[in-house]
Amino acid sequence: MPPQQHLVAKIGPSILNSDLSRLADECDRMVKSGADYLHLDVMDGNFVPNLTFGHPVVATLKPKFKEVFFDMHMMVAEPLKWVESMAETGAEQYTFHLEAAGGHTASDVIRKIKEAGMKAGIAIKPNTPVEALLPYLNEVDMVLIMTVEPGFGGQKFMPDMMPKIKKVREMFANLDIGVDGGVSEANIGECAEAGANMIVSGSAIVKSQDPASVIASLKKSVENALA
Ligand SMILES: O=C(CO)[C@@H](O)[C@H](O)COP(=O)(O)O
Ligand SMILES: [Fe+2]
Repeated sequence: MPPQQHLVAKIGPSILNSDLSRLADECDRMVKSGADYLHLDVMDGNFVPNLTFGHPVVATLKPKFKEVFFDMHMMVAEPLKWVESMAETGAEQYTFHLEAAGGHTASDVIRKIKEAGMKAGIAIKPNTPVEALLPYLNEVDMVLIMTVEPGFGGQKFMPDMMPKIKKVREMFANLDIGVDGGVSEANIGECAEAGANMIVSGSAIVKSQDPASVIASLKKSVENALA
């Protein structure tokens, strides 16, 4: 992988599999363990077969974490519909799925996200070829490559998604590339080698005895690959 001038290793715990009855405490635990940002999975029970939370929850959570970057992973069928209300919560990034532009073009969604003052992330599911993303890579702030079928935490990592990361990294040396789904110390090496620098990890961090050491280990692997 070519040396990256501006890329930074960033670890973003997904709190989906944490104790959601204590969401603020769990977010605080992750931040105190060294998280660079928080990855919050919004699911509408339509785009994915699961239901989590939306902007009303984020609106009460974000004020407790003003300085923490919230990456909203929007697994929703109509991403355009939620942009304004999510922006009002203060969330910094809105990552929608290319497969769910909801009858609008992905460029419309990206434009609306940026007009609302958030960074725009675009995600693809395992079955979506990376070529489908290419027209939008100049417009977005981040690409999220799913290494599980979205909808649940604790699933098995899909290593055959690595060529997608490689392809984007070859084309865009300084674009934030995220990886999300089953990421742990066992597979971070291949994610980092492929070129991912924003690492979403849920169960491997929130369910570990020592989240700080897992976060530090994931970060070290990415920093080594970026060096
Ligand atoms: O978006 C998703 C699942 O749809 C992910 O953010 C998972 O929530 C990550 O959790 P692990 O797979 O790392 O346990
Ligand atoms: Fe996610």
